[in-house]
Amino acid sequence: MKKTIRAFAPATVANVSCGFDILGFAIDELGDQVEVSLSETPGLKVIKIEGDGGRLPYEADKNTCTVAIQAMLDHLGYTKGMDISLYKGLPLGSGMGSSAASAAAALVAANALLGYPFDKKQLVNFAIEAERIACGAAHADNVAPSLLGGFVLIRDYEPLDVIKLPVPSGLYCTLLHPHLELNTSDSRSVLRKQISLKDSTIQSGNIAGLIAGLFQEDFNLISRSLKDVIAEPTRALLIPGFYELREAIQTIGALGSGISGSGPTIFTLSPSQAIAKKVGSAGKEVFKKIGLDVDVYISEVNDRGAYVI
Ligand SMILES: Nc1ncnc2c1ncn2[C@@H]1O[C@H](COP(=O)(O)OP(=O)(O)OP(=O)(O)O)[C@@H](O)[C@H]1O
Ligand SMILES: N[C@@H](CCO)C(=O)O
Repeated sequence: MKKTIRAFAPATVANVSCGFDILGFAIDELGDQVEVSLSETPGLKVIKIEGDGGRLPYEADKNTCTVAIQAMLDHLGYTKGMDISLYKGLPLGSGMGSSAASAAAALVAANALLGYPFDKKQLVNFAIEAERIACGAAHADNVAPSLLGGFVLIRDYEPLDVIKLPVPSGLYCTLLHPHLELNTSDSRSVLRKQISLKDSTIQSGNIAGLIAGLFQEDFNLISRSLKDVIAEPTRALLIPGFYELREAIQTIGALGSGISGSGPTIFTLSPSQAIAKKVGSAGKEVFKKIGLDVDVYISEVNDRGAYVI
């Protein structure tokens, strides 16, 4: 019988406000599944895609599943073939790391099929090649947390230096996904190419504060640090309801909110599940007023990452 391995990889929140391209965390339950089996025919072949409304490419050099696996096989010098089936659980262009979850699940399944030549941290090197074809930039702040789980810092890209951070207990995330699509490549194109020394100082202080807050389980420090002066000022203009939501949740007790990845999903961190739920209800009202449907997800930070099912 043909050996088949299926893996799951979770949705992720990239940037986490002050960590543009260098910080992300994983979400529970929501994600993509990928099944990989060895084939007699050489080359990688996407044989099935479900849950994408017929929108994703079957070409091996365009689908993030196959691009990621190919990067791994090239590294190994492996020339045999594999068949890949993708079961999409994540909406495209959502800001929840859809292209990344496919790549991470594909890599975890293929790596298991080959007898685990790599650990999950090493797989990040291959997964970023998939992000390069999905949005034109080999950013790792979705693929690294999707693979490893928890909060993950990308200290450097050349070479990749990926560091797993602690997850404070009791921390909850609310994701509000308004029914809009934003391609990461488009939301990267609106970014300023240069930032001032002042903004660089503010952003560095906040990312350092956020990381210290995670280590110290200091919710107040996390809250003070959830600020983004680099991407948010231009990207928020692409997301109706962004500032209205922030205002609506001001007195609820949440730690802070920001754009999840490149949007349009908005994430909020809260110090309890009860507050995270209140944020969800307030968010529904905000989007109802502006006439947009919204999906609400409430989750702890997923510390496990991608796994074989
Ligand atoms: N397996 C895949 N899953 C999702 N998108 C894919 C996949 N393979 C290729 N793509 C392409 O990647 C693009 C979607 O990537 P994009 O980065 O815009 O969305 P996203 O991953 O949901 O965004 P974000 O990273 O902000 O969460 C689409 O053009 C899509 O065709
Ligand atoms: N760091 C990336 C994440 C995309 O999800 C960006 O902000 O463009």
